[in-house]
Amino acid sequence: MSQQQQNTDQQLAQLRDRIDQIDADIARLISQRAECALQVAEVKKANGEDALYYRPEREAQVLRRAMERNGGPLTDEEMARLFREIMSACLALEEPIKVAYLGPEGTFTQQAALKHFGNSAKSRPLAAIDEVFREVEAGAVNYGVVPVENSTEGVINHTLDNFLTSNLQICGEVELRIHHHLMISDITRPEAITRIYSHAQSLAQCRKWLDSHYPNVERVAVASNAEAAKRVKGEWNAAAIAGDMAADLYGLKVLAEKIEDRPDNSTRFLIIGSQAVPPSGDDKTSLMVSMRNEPGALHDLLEPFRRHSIDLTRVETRPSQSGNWTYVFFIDFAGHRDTPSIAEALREVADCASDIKVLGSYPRGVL
Ligand SMILES: C=C(O[C@@H]1C=C(C(=O)O)C=C[C@H]1O)C(=O)O
Repeated sequence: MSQQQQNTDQQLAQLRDRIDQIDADIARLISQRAECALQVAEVKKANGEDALYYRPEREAQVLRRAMERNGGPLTDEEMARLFREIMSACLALEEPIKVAYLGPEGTFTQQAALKHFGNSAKSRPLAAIDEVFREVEAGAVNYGVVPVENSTEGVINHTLDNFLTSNLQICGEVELRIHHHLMISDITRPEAITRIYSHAQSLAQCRKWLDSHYPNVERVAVASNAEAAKRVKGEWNAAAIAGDMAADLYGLKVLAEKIEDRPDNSTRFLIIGSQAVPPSGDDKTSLMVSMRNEPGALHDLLEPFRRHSIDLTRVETRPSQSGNWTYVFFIDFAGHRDTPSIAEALREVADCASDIKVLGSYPRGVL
């Protein structure tokens, strides 16, 4: 063995020893952290707070702090993701959290649920957005995850419409970069593709790419991307557009990567539950308001926000479902409902609205 080789081996052996020591320290500290979480559970139980093991505002603060104190070389996001998993495991010791999401398995909504709650949550796919609302309302699960808007395709009306009749609260939000891939099964002949399956939203998000690469191929809208991936399993002339999770789950081969028309394509998801979330220090509030149908109504509605310098992040209009040509506004803004100036603005809006419902104040998405 050359001298140089011996030096290299020695250096590597030393570094690996050091890593082993650090791992032992990390493991010991994680166990200590888990012990603390168990004690927190005891204290909560003693106070009868047993329904509130999961604290969205506290988790957001822990993740933000992990990012703030990070000095590299890992990115802030990587550091926060690691803490996300540690917290998820600690919380599962207190009580494994049950989460329903818009399925089936392999959808972006599942990915969003895992991103928000970590891998120790028990997640369950449901077939429709309404079912997710119903399961949370019935108490069969603690939380639900549903998509609410996409940066390319706009709002998901079905989710907003559910709030018209539901009393659930928004407890959190999570944003996901959406990358679509064209995928095929092992029996698909790439040159013989005549049909491409995907969810209508995904087909729309890849429209230009499809127009230039597969102009004459039939585009078939199915219930979900995961359903599309499942279908191509047995078809030699079909491909699917879906995400990484679906490709893994159904063992498909990716033929073309990241085919979404806009590179910043992302979807925002809501966490729905029944608890009101205290302030985390960086929060958003969602509001549903219906107005009398007369001139100046929208102006009157928005005026208090301007006067109190509240930053509106979104305004959507939906038919109210309770009479023709009456509308409901969905408004998102920065800040928490417990902040005095916001509470005052909400009172002023209530004075001119025919109906107002605060859908929730919740931590701004961290990851
Ligand atoms: C430990 C707590 O309970 C849960 C676990 C957390 C954690 O592991 O850091 C944070 C918030 C809660 O979801 C707590 O309330 O502080």
